[in-house]
Amino acid sequence: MEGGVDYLIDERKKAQFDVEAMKVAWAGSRQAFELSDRIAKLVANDPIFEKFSRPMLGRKELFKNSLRKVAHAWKLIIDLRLSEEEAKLLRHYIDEPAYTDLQWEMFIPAIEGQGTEEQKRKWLPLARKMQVIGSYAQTELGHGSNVQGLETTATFDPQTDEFVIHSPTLTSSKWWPGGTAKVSTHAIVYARLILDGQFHGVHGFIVQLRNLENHTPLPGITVGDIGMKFGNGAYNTMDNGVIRFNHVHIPRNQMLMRVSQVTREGKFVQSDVPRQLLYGTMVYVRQKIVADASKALSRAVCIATRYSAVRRQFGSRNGGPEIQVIDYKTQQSRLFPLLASAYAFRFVGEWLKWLYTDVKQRLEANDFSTLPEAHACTAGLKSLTTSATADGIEECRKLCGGHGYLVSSGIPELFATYVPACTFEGDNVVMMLQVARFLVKTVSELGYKQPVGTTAYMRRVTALMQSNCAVRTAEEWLNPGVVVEAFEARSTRMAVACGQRLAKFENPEEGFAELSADLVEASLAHCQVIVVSKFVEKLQQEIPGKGVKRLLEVLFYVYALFLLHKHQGDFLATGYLTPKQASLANDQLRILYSKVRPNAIALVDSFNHTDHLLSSILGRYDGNVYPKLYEAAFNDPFNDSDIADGIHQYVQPMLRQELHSAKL
Ligand SMILES: CC/C=C\C/C=C\C/C=C\C/C=C\CCCCC(=O)SCCNC(=O)CCNC(=O)[C@H](O)C(C)(C)COP(=O)(O)OP(=O)(O)OC[C@H]1O[C@@H](n2cnc3c(N)ncnc32)[C@H](O)[C@@H]1OP(=O)(O)O
Ligand SMILES: Cc1cc2nc3c(=O)[nH]c(=O)nc-3n(C[C@H](O)[C@H](O)[C@H](O)COP(=O)(O)OP(=O)(O)OC[C@H]3O[C@@H](n4cnc5c(N)ncnc54)[C@H](O)[C@@H]3O)c2cc1C
Repeated sequence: MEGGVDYLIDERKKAQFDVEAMKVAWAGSRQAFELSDRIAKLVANDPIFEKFSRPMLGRKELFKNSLRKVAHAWKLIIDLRLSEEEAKLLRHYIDEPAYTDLQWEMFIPAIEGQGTEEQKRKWLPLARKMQVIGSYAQTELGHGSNVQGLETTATFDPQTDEFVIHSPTLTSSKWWPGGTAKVSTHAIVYARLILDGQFHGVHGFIVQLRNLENHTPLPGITVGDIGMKFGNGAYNTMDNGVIRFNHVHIPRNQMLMRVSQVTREGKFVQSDVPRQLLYGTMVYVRQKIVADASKALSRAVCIATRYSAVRRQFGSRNGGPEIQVIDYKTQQSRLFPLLASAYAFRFVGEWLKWLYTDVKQRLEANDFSTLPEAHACTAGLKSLTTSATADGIEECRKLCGGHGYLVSSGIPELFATYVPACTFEGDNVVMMLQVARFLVKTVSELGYKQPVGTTAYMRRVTALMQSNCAVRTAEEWLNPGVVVEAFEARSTRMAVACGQRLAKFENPEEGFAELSADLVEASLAHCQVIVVSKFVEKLQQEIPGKGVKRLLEVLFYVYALFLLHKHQGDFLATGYLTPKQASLANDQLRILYSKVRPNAIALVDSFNHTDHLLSSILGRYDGNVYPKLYEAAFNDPFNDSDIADGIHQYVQPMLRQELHSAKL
C-alpha cells in the first residue's frame, strides 16, 4: 500500500453519525453551511487563489501576488454581486493576511463605533467601495499594551481649525499597523489630544497618509515596512508598517467624535458615552478572533487526524500491516482533546458573536450596562482560545512526526500565521489581567450585589464554597450538571481566595501586581466555566441528524474531563475534588477516547475543509499521502537540477583537497 486512500475509505465507513448533519451543526445552520460551502468551492477552483507555493516566494513577489489576489477578489465581489457576508467568507477562504482585513475588520468598525453620524455618512460609503483604504494605527515602537501611554500627539490649532498630528520621539513612531507600509491611503491614528496645552486622553483621528492619485506619502509622513516576520509566507503577505508624523495637519472634523468632541473654539466636551467606547473596535475584533480560533484549530486537527489514520508504525504480524498511529492511546489522548476543543471553541464563538451583537445594539441605543462584561468575555476568551489554538497547532505538528515539519504538511505556515493572535489585539496575559479586574470586582461586591451574565453562577457562592463533588464512579462523571458544577466551584474558590489575599494589602494596586500570576490562573478558570457551560447550552438545543447529538455529547465530556485532568491540581487544591474523583474522571476519559476513535475521520470531515484551505499533503481528503509527498519533493524548484549552485565552487574543492587554492 503506497498511499492511505483505502485507509480513509475504511475509516469513513466506521462513522456512527450523519456527517452531512454534523456539517450543518458545525456551520450553525443549513443556510450558513450552504453559503460557506459555495464560497469555499469558488476559491478552491480559482487558480489565482493558489497558495501551495506561497512559502517559497520572496517577500516582494509574495506581496505583489497578494495584491493581485485582493484585486481579483474585489472584482469577483462586484461581478458576482456578493453580499458583505459572502465577501467576508471569500476573504476567509482565500486565507491570506492582507490589507483588506484591516479595512473591513478595524477601519470600518472603528468609524462605525466611534464616529458621529456625519462622519459615518462621509467615510463609510468611501471605505465600503474601497475608494479609500484604511488601517488601524494604535501601537507604537515604545507602547502597545498600554494604550494610555501612547506618545503621538494631536494638538488643536484654533487658528486653522485643524489638529496637528506629530510623533515627538522615536518611540512614538507607529509600529505594526497592518496594511500601512505600502497600501493604505488613510489610517485611524490613536494620539494624545492636546487642547491649549492640556492633555485630554487618547483619541482616534482619521489621517490621510497617501496621495490618492499617485500613492506617494503626503508631506510630513514617513512610512515604511517594519521588516520580515516569523515564518515563510505566513504573515509576510501583510505590509505591517512604521509611520512617523512631522506636524501633519488634518481638519478638526477628522477626530472621531462620538465619545468626546472638540468645539470650533477648542473646548473639550465629554458626552455621556463612556470613554471605554474608544476601545470598542478591539472588543469587536477580539470576538472575531475567538470565532477564528476554531477555524484554525480545526484545520490543524483535520490534518493530524487524517494523517494519523494513514500513518502506520510498529506491530506488524506475519508481514501484515502495521498499527495505524491513531490507535495508540497516547496519540488519542493528545489528539482527541484538540478535536473536542475545536468544537468547543466553535460553539463559544457562536455565543460570543451573539453577545457582541446584543451589546452593539445596546451601545447604539446608549445602553452601556453590559459593556464591562462584554469586554471581560471577549478579552478572556480571546486569550484562552488563541493560546490553546497556538499550542494545539504545534501539538498537531508533533502528532504528524517528521512529516509535520515539512512545509507541504501545511502546519508550519498555519502555525506561523496563527501565533501572533496570542499577541495582537491584546497580549494574552494582559487580557487575562483585564478579566481578573472584573472578577475581583465581582467577588468584592458579592455581599450586596447579585452577579449577572457569565458570573451569575457566583450567586451560589456559599454552596459552591462548601459543598463537595459527589461522584463515586467513572460513570457518574457523564452528567453535565456534575461537570459544570465542578468547574464553577473551582473557579469561585480560586477567585474568592484571590479576593481574600488581596484584602490583606493596604494598597489594592500593589496587591493586584503581587498576586497577578494567581489572578491570571483564576481568570482562566472562570473562562473555562464559560466555554464548558456554552457547550452544555448548545447540547440543550435541538440538534438534528442521526447520532449527531450523541457524538457532540461525547466531545463535550472529552473537552471538559480533559481540562479537569490537566488542571487537577486546582480542583484538588481548592478541595472540591478528592484524588479518587480526579482519577475516576481520567478513567472516564479513556472510555470516551474509544468512543471518539471510530468517528474521528468523520468528525474532521464534518469541518468541511477543502483541500485548498488545508493546503496539506498529510491532510488530503483522499489520504493519498505518500505518492503526493514524493511528487511534491521532486516538484520543488530546488530539485530542478541535480547539481545545486555552489557545489562546484565550495564542495568539489573540498573533495579534491583543493580548498586552500579555491576562490571562496
Ligand atoms: C491570523 C489571523 C487570526 C485571527 C484574525 C481573525 C480575525 C480578525 C480579523 C481581522 C483583524 C486582522 C488583524 C488583526 C491585527 C491586529 C490589530 C491590533 O493588534 S490593533 C492594537 C490592539 N491593541 C491592544 O489590544 C492594546 C491592548 N490594551 C488595551 O486594550 C488597554 O490598554 C488595556 C490593557 C485594556 C488597559 O487600558 P487602560 O489602561 O486605559 O485602562 P484601565 O486598565 O485603566 O481600564 C479602565 C477601565 O476600562 C475597562 N476597559 C478596558 N478596555 C476596555 C474595553 N475594550 N471595553 C470596555 N471596557 C474596557 C477596564 O476594564 C477598566 O474598567 P474598570 O476596572 O475601571 O471597571
Ligand atoms: C502580526 C501583528 C499584527 C499587528 N497589527 C497591528 C495593527 O494593525 N495595528 C496596531 O495598532 N497594532 C498592531 N499590532 C500590535 C499589537 O497589538 C501589540 O503588539 C500588542 O497589543 C502587544 O503589545 P506590545 O507589543 O506592546 O507588548 P508588550 O506589552 O510590550 O508585551 C511584552 C511582554 O510584557 C508583558 N506585559 C505587558 N504589560 C504587562 C502587565 N501590565 N502585566 C503583566 N505583564 C505585562 C506581556 O505579557 C508580554 O509578555 C500587531 C502585532 C502583531 C504581532
